[in-house]
Amino acid sequence: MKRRGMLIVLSGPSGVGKGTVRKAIFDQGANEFEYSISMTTRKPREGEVDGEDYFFVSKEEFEDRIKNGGMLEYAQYVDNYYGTPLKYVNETLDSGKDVFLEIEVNGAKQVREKMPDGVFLFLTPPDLMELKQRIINRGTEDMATIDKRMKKAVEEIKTMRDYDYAVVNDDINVAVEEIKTIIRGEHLRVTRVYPEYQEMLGEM
Ligand SMILES: Nc1nc2c(ncn2[C@@H]2O[C@H](COP(=O)(O)OP(=O)(O)O)[C@@H](O)[C@H]2O)c(=O)[nH]1
Ligand SMILES: Nc1ncnc2c1ncn2[C@@H]1O[C@H](COP(=O)(O)OP(=O)(O)O)[C@@H](O)[C@H]1O
Repeated sequence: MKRRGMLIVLSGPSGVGKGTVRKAIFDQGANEFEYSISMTTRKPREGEVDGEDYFFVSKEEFEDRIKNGGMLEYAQYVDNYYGTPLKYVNETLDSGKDVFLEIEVNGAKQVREKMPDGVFLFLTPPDLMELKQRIINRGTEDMATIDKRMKKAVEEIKTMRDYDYAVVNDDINVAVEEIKTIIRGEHLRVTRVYPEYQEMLGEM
């Protein structure tokens, strides 16, 4: 029987660099896993594409989806809904491919209850000042929203212990390498990944 894919969940406060890290991992070795595109009621930012960054929907559409059991998880974050469509995740895992979710902590908790075999990663900033600076530099949120997100960040960081791994995103290249190593290690169930193992055990 074909091995079911592995679910990889990445959480962490807004602005820590989840999107940047995820894109770097995908750019370096696509096809290793599939990214699950979330649904949200948030308005698209400049440059964001519907069906690529998110499925952008109305509050009514989102609530219908919840009622119909179409969400693996969902949460209200600051002023909007965010959630993971269930069908895509199940079908992709069934096909043997890994699925990568980038979601906030309440959603991750729901996924952990439903799919405890997943690998749960928390990306954490070196410190809160640096986190705030990154959100400001990104230039996508006004100051009131930034303050709300910073308050959330403190609560989110407190849940770090619930994760299998916490990775510090100080140097982006180091964080990316650490996450890739964790994923490879989880596949093989070994504590260190030598190239020979990869050859002996085949596809990871
Ligand atoms: N629970 C849940 N959270 C999500 C989902 N998609 C995105 N998020 C999280 O919602 C929060 C806000 O996302 P967004 O407005 O795009 O801001 P950004 O992550 O700072 O770029 C972030 O913590 C995201 O990781 C989802 O499908 N479910
Ligand atoms: N290791 C890092 N060092 C410095 N800046 C970073 C680092 N990782 C990400 N950033 C920057 O921080 C900002 C927030 O990153 P982003 O990926 O949008 O975060 P998130 O998806 O977690 O909200 C972006 O402007 C990004 O370029």
